Amino acid sequence: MRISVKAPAKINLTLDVLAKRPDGYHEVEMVMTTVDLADRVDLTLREDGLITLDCSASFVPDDIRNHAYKAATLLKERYQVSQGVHVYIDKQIPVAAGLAGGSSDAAATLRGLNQLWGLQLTQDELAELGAQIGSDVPFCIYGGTALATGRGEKIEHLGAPAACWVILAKPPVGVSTADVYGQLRAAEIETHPPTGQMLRAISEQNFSLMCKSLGNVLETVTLDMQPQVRQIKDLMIASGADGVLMSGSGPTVFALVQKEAKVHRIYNALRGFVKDVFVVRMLGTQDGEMLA
Ligand SMILES: C[C@@](CO)(OP(=O)(O)O)[C@H](O)COP(=O)(O)OP(=O)(O)OC[C@H]1O[C@@H](n2ccc(N)nc2=O)[C@H](O)[C@@H]1O
Ligand SMILES: Nc1ncnc2c1ncn2[C@@H]1O[C@H](COP(=O)(O)OP(=O)(O)O)[C@@H](O)[C@H]1O
Repeated sequence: MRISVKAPAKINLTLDVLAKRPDGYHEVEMVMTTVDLADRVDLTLREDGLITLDCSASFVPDDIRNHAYKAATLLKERYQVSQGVHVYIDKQIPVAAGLAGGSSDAAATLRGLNQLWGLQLTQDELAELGAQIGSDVPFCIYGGTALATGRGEKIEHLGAPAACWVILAKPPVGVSTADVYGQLRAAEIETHPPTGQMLRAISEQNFSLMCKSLGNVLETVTLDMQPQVRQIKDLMIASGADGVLMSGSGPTVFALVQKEAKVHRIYNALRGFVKDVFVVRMLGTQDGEMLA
């Protein structure tokens, strides 16, 4: 038996860091939303009890370092499942990009194996398990739009933001999330994003207020490491984007655009500069059916 599960990327509409915690993580407040750029995770039942993994991108680890492999192992051990699985990841989301590709693969594996192994766990139970793999995995279990707090694992669901186009551009460099958080001086952050205003923009489906409320405190850290991020931002703004921000720890930058005519102009300007450019839509509200 084989099932295919979609693993969509996320973007951070806001990302605020409130404090550094004694456990080494940072206390965050982030508004996140899924977009329709997705990996495909195929899960094939193995009766011999083994867990194996293959990925279309050869540089992604295919062992326990892979978040999807970790997810399968965790679920199998916790619920003493005798069956195994072969995981195949068709990679479409750029890696180490601030788009949570690995976390989404882990979440898709948890959702898919819940079906394939007949475990009947709730989404909340899957999210709790997911938090053991990474801070972004619980959000990826639900998808849609949410306010994430704690180290990112506490999820409060939000309605769909105003419909718009999202143009993603990733410079040809990877960024380590741990390095970016490591270089942030949380106590010295001067400008915090207006999270409350972003929540209002989403509940009112107010596109221009959403664009005005974008903010990410990790941006300055990554900008220092990767000057291309600034160049991409400047190019998007000069080409007429309504709102521009780096996603997560970067280096992917996204532009929000309401009018389709502008999308082509921005896409063409970016394609002359970087190879990885994607035009996508926000997926909006939480939709277990769509993700399962
Ligand atoms: C920055 C964000 C924003 O959505 O995403 P990405 O840029 O990775 O996509 C997340 O906070 C990333 O979440 P995730 O990638 O799951 O991080 P984890 O595996 O849990 O942690 C990786 C490392 O990042 C640091 N970390 C992560 C989360 C957090 N709240 N505080 C931290 O300091 C820690 O050093 C940790 O060891
Ligand atoms: N399924 C996976 N897909 C991508 N990267 C993975 C996966 N599992 C583990 N990794 C490792 O996790 C690191 C971060 O990858 P990724 O999740 O794409 O980053 P980000 O959260 O910044 O978008 C990569 O360097 C990669 O080696």
